Amino acid sequence: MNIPAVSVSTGRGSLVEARGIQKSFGQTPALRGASLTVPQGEIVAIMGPSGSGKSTLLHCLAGIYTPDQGEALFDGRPLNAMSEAERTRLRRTAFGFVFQFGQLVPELTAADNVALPLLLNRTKRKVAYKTADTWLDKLGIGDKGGRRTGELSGGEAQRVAVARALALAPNVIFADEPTGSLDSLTGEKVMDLLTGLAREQGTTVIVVTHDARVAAYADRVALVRDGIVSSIDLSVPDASAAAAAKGAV
Ligand SMILES: Nc1ncnc2c1ncn2[C@@H]1O[C@H](COP(=O)(O)OP(=O)(O)OP(=O)(O)O)[C@@H](O)[C@H]1O
Repeated sequence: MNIPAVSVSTGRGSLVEARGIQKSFGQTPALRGASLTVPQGEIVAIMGPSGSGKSTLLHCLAGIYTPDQGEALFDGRPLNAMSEAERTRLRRTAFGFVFQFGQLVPELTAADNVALPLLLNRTKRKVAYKTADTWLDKLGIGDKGGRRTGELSGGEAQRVAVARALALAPNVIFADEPTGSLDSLTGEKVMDLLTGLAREQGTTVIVVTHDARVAAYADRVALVRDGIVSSIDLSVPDASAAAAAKGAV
């Protein structure tokens, strides 16, 4: 069926890791030595004040940005020691992405958008579209496969984005404010589906969020302050929001 995600050497230890990452944009330091270890199958929320470096850390972990110092590792292998072709392969097969905006092609249908990464990985057309239909169904929008994503509601479009990320059966999903454009109830439903389905297939999820209700779906919260991971905790900052989010699903 799908191109298999990159085979992972072990279910233990770290799947995704930041080791002392420093990254500046011109004179602006975004990360000043950020470290984080995420085991396979874990769901981690990255929280912290605006401008603290959360998105930069996520982009470094996904191999989209190259650190100035330190390194990002996947399954124990430093991303910056890989060739560009290997990093591209990782991004296409082992990594899924769910961002706030912009990952869908609005002129294409929901089914096209979900099938596209599979087709790029040389999955046969019929199989790719069958897989797309299956995932749209799982996300509760099986009836929207033929609709252009530009014509869908924000919540429906984000479900397509989640279907697209999960359909690849990736090892890791990187999500940056995946519910940032949605009302809170719709956002919770999207997080419920994303984390529920990710747990079913053992997919690691790393999600940047400002929202304690989103973080409530995570196993741990990594707090980023001034470009470093200042703490990693089992509890979300606002326990009542966590309880509310869990009760809402
Ligand atoms: N592409 C870029 N070019 C220049 N500066 C950048 C760029 N990306 C991030 N920065 C700067 O790096 C710092 C960290 O930004 P980053 O987006 O990682 O923070 P964040 O914690 O995700 O913020 P927010 O919660 O507001 O999205 C900020 O000072 C930001 O202005």
